[in-house]
Amino acid sequence: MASTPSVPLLKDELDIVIPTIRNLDFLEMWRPFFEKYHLIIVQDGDPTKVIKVPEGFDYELYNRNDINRILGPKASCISFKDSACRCFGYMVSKKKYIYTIDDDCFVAKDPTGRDINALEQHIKNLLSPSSPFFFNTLYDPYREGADFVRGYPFSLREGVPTAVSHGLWLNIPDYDAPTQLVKPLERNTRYVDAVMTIPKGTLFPMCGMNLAFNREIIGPAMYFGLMGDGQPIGRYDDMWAGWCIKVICDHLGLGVKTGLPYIWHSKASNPFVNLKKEYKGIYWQEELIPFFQSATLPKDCTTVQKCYIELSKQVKAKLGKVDDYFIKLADAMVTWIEAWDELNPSAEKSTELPNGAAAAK
Ligand SMILES: O=c1ccn([C@@H]2O[C@H](COP(=O)(O)OP(=O)(O)O[C@H]3O[C@@H](CO)[C@H](O)[C@H]3O)[C@@H](O)[C@H]2O)c(=O)[nH]1
Ligand SMILES: [Mn+2]
Repeated sequence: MASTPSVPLLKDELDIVIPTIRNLDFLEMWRPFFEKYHLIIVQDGDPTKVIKVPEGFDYELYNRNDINRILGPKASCISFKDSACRCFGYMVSKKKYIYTIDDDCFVAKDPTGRDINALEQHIKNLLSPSSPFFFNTLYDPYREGADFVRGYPFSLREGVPTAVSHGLWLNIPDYDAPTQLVKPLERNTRYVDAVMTIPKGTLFPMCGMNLAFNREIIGPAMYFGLMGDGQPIGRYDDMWAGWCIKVICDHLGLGVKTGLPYIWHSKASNPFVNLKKEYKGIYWQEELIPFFQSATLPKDCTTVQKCYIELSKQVKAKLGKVDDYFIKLADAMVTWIEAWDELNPSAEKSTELPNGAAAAK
């Protein structure tokens, strides 16, 4: 059994956000690690369905009726019938940190057979600096038993604040539909004991299944886009958010880490359903990636909100010709920020970050 700290780390500063269309029995397995934290459950699909939450958990639950009531017309920016709806939980939270996990992700075991307290590892990742400006070949230098290696500039060893901690998955890996179809039996059995900072200027495919972030310094950019019902695309919610946050983190001098912790992803979603959701994204992304790779933000974008609004303008100007969907998405990005600022009025003030950048309070 993994050690569970007597007073859980960041107990009153972190919310756990779970998007769901099913009962939350999976929480029984996470009870030792999650029970002391507040949960924000975003119920997708039919709002009349009753979602059962195991006894003893402190939670708030929002269904589509709640989202419409709280946001009014701005609810149009929150996806329906897609796990992208989870970002509503980020918006209504009042905490400094968020951990989001899918309801088919269970506690994994490390090579010694101990249960992995994924939340504890994400918190460690978020509370220690990142090193995006120079790659450390011994991976995360701030971990127990590691350090900066010879030749690593001392001027860079203080690192920068970590905005995102991206965890991985044993058993069912987060494959796209074509890969799922050609490798239906493939399981991820490889436990890699590493956490690393994704270098500045490098994008990555962010998966929302096992993800934590500092809501105060990057939350407003964690919009999971327009997916699901009525939209031409799905399963690119977390990817879109990951590309936006990485461009903004690079601009503001913030870090993104990937690697530990692992969760056990218990089931594969239907590859044929996934292919229908993904297929446009598979060819669109050949234009989206060059857009994000070349995206630059002006110096006066010193808060996440300013960066995000500027990015939405560039999306509209440069991706509108790929498909009208991106014009709609650019508008939804603005609506998201308006809704965020409405629900988080103090968010418009900002505190200075290193390099003159600023983060939302
Ligand atoms: O319409 C829906 C479908 C599902 N959910 C909830 O979202 C998560 C993920 O659902 P599921 O595990 O069935 O799907 P995966 O393909 O494994 O999800 C991964 O692909 C990404 C697609 O966006 C996603 O970020 C990954 O997690 C569960 O909690 C479902 O209950 C939903 O809310 N609405
Ligand atoms: Mn899943």
